[in-house]
Amino acid sequence: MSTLPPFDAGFGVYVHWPFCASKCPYCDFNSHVRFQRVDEPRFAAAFAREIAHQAEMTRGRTVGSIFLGGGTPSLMQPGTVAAVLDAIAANWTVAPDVEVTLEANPTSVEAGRLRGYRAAGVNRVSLGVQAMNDVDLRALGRLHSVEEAMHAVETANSVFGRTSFDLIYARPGQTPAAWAAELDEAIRRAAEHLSLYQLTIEPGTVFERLRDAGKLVTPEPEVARALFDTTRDVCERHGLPAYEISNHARPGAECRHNLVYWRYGEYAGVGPGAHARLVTDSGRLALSTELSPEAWLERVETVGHGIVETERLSPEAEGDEFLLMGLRLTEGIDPERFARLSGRRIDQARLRELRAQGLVESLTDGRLRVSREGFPVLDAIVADLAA
Ligand SMILES: C[S@@+](CC[C@H](N)C(=O)[O-])C[C@H]1O[C@@H](n2cnc3c(N)ncnc32)[C@H](O)[C@@H]1O
Ligand SMILES: C[S@@+](CC[C@H](N)C(=O)[O-])C[C@H]1O[C@@H](n2cnc3c(N)ncnc32)[C@H](O)[C@@H]1O
Ligand code: SF4
Repeated sequence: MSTLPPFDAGFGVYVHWPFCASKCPYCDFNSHVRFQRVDEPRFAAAFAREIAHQAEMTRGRTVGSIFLGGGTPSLMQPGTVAAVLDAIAANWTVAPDVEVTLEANPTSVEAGRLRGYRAAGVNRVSLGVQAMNDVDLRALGRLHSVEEAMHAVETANSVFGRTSFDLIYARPGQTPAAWAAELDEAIRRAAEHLSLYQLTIEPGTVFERLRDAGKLVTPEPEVARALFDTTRDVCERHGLPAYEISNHARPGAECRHNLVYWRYGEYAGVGPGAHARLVTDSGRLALSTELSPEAWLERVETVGHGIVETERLSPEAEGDEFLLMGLRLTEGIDPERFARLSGRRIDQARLRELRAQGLVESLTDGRLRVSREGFPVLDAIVADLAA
C-alpha cells in the first residue's frame, strides 16, 4: 500500500444505532434493549439534524465511506437507513464510489431486510457471526444458530458485492486445533473480508462477573498467543492476510471505513455515543455525543446536536493517537507524519532497542511497523515510542 500524504486518509461518517434485541454478556458497546417500539421517524429526523451540524463544521469534504454500526443497525427499517443516507448526501458531497457498510446480526429476520438495505444505498454488509459452533454461540448469548448465520452469509453474499463477518476467538476452553477447524470453515464461507477478535473481558459486563466468580476461564496468555498465530497462518494461507491486528481481507478488499480510523483520517460521528475526529482551523477536535438514546434525542431536538464533549487535541495527543491507530496496521506508519502531527521525533535509541528485540520493523520506504511478535504488546510499544 502506498504512503499517504498528510491529512489525506479520507473522510468517513459513522452512524450509531444504539438498540439490540438482547444484550450479549461480553459486550460493552453502547447498546440498549427496549421493549417499547423505537420511534424510528423521530430518530431519523434527529440523525438528519446532527448530520447537518457536523457537516457545517466540515464544509467541502467528500465522503468516502459511511458506516452504520451499533448496537444492531439491522433492526432499523430500510426506510430509516434510506433517510439517514439521504441526509448525508444532502449535506456533504458523496464520492461516486462511496463504501456504505451496515452491521447486521445474522438472524433470519434480519437477513430478510438485506435487499431493502441495498435499495436504500448500502453496498457492504458486516455480519456478527461470532462462532462456528452452536454450543459456543449459546455461551456467547447469541440469538442465532450456525445454520441460520450461514444462511444469512449466503444471502448477504448474493445481495451485496462486498461482505464481511466477525468471529470472536480465545473463547473459554478453545484449543488452537478447534479454532483452526472453525476458521477453515469460516474462510470457505467468507467472500473477501473477516474480522477476527480475541475475546476481551470488558469492565461491567456479565462475563466480567462470571470470571471474577471463577465461573469463566479464558485461555492462558501462551494459548492466546498460539490462537493469534493460528489466525494469522490460516488466513494468510487462504489468501486473506491480516491488514490490521484483527482484520483480514483479500488484497484490495480492506474496509475503507476502518482504514480512515487507522490511517488517522477524519470522521464525523452521529447518533448516541458516537465519536468523531474533525480537523478544523483550530486543530483536530475529538467529539463525543450523549450516550443515552433518549437523552441524545432530547438534546438534538433542543440544541441541534448531541455533542457533550469537545476536546481540541494537543500535538502530543495527536501524535499518541496516530501511533496507537497506525501501528495496528501491517502497512505501519510514516515517521515523518508523526513528526508533523506531534512536533516530536521518534527516539532513535529506543527504536533501535525495539528493533533489536524483534518487536518493530523498519520498511525500505522508511515506514515503521510492529512485527507479529510485537502485536501482543502493542500498547507498551506505543507508550515507548511516544515517550
Ligand atoms: C459492537 S458489535 C456490533 C455488531 C452486531 N451488533 C453483532 O453483535 O453482531 C461489533 C463486533 O465487536 C466484537 N466484540 C464485541 N464485544 C467484544 C468483546 N468483548 N471481545 C471481542 N470482540 C467483541 C464482535 O465480534 C462484534 O461483532
Ligand atoms: C467492528 S467493531 C470494532 C471492534 C473493536 N473496537 C476493534 O477495533 O476491534 C465496530 C464497532 O465499533 C463501534 N464504533 C465504530 N466507530 C465508532 C465511532 N465513530 N463512534 C462510536 N463507536 C464506534 C461500534 O460499536 C461498531 O459496532
Ligand atoms: S455484541 Fe452486538 S448484538 Fe450483542 S449486545 Fe453488543 S452490539 Fe448488541
